[in-house]
Amino acid sequence: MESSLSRLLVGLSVQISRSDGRVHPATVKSVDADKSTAMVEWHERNICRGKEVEVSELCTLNPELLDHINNVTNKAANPAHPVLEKNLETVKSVAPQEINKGSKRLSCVVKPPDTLTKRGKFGEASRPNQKFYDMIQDFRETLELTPLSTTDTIEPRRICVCVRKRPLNKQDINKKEIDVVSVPGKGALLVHEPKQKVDLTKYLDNQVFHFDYSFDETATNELVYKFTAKPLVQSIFEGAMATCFAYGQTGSGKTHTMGGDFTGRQQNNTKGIYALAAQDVFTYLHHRRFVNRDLSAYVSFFEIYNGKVYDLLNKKAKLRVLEDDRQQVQVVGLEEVLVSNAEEVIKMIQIGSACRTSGQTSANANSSRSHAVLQIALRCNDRAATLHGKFSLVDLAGNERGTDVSSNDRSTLVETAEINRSLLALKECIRSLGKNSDHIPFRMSTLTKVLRDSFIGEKSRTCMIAMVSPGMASCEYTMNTLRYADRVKELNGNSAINGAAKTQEPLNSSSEEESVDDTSVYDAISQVTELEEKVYEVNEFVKAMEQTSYNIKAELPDLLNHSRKIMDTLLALQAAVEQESLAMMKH
Ligand SMILES: Nc1ncnc2c1ncn2[C@@H]1O[C@H](COP(=O)(O)OP(=O)(O)OP(=O)(O)O)[C@@H](O)[C@H]1O
Repeated sequence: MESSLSRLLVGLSVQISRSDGRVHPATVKSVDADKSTAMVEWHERNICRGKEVEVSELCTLNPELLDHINNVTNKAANPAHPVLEKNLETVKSVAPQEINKGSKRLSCVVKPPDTLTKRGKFGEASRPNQKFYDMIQDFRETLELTPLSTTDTIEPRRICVCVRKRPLNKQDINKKEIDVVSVPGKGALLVHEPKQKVDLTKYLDNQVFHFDYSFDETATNELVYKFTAKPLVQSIFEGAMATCFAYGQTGSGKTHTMGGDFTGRQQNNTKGIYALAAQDVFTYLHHRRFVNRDLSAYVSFFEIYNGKVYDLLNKKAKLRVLEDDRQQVQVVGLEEVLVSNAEEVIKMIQIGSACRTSGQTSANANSSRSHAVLQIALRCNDRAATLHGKFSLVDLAGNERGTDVSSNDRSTLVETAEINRSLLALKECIRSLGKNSDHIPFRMSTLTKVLRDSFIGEKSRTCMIAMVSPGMASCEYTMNTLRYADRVKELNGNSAINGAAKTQEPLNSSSEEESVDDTSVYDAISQVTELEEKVYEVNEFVKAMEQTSYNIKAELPDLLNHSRKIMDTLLALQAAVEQESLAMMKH
């Protein structure tokens, strides 16, 4: 039998509130008397949308509903209507006093938001962050999705920056993690950062990022490969030095992308970007367009751990990085194996991957604390085996900070500092390449030294795939990863494929040690970067002010205080930028 509450509400036009702060009309379609919830519907871009809302929430937003209900209550104070009485009592018990007086203030919430929602609006059992989950789902309903497909066109770029979101994994699901990342497509990615105001009201800070391509959790390695590394394979046949980096927090999917899918602890090396690139190298080698060039492919595989190079194809022999008499950076004694088919390359990937250095971080028990570099070199079949082109595929170490590592002993901190140093150096080198800068600061780290070729010359091509974990617990790291990728991409607008040739950095005599000057350049750049990150915080304040509930009177002292701090930071940043220019000039 249709409940009386249902008869009262169904068909009414009411105001509803959305998680992104919008309030708009909708029609009540049905009422669940037991749960005291109503199903409401509205039209958005010609699509009929709906959601379940608490009746009490409806009363808060539509105070006139209460009068309507009160009228009926008076008429219905009659034992012949027990269902009606029960439901109306529920509504009244949660209705705020202020609403009875006719106040329309939305801040008069009777119950804290979490207790209003015992069960998710989307029907799932309750989870620790159910309210945020519901808000994100609401937001997603408004998104137009255009996921990347294999038929989309690929635009050749000198520097390409992409982002890939991995799905929630078993561990995340066991922890009832909520997914805070959305990938609507067309290069866009959103982070729904859960936030709480001083009065405990929860809200989402939705941050949008744009990259060359964005891959959602359903994207396969093949799809990612097609838009990232595949165009670079062809470029090395045309004489380019190409580099593809996998960057991101530990456990975000770098090794999955580069090395291949995992089934338990077993990795399927035939399905990673390494293997897919190797397969294409041999396809091109036999292609009529390139077959006459008389080229052969050679593979080397090494890791950089704590600034030292270890050969993964030669029992992790420790190698030295030197500059030869032709002023080329050399990894002395590195095994470079002639290969004649993709299967041989895959075998080497398996051997090399098995002996990578791994440590223990809280996020991933098998965390890689080293950078792994797989290089496929094309050499002419002449006596000197002249280098024609080279593809470096780099699985970078996790970008988390020292405090994220469960063991905080000195060696772990040194290890983390070294990782950060090399990632900073990498960012600066790619940015210099993008700016067509005369100076490429490759001496800042071993990683950038060994990849020096990749940052000089007009044929350099780079692709960075930033990996992000979807969970709420990873939100801060995800934001760090996206900001890093954003900075790499920032100056790319003019970096056409045939950009101006780089002036090569003047070379010192051979040494694997950092010079004093290098360190001060590093310090200066590092200082600028740190201060820049702080300036980003301004954004947070501006976003908070955009919220409808922002109370300027209450927040003003905080705002002034923060502005003073920002001014100090900006002045320090100005000084640091000058310091950086000076250090660069001396260098
Ligand atoms: N796109 C994906 N689809 C399915 N599972 C994924 C995906 N990306 C990563 N995973 C899974 O997530 C886990 C962590 O991934 P992976 O080891 O590749 O992370 P990582 O970034 O290389 O971490 P670390 O820096 O610690 O090595 C693995 O179990 C992997 O199988």
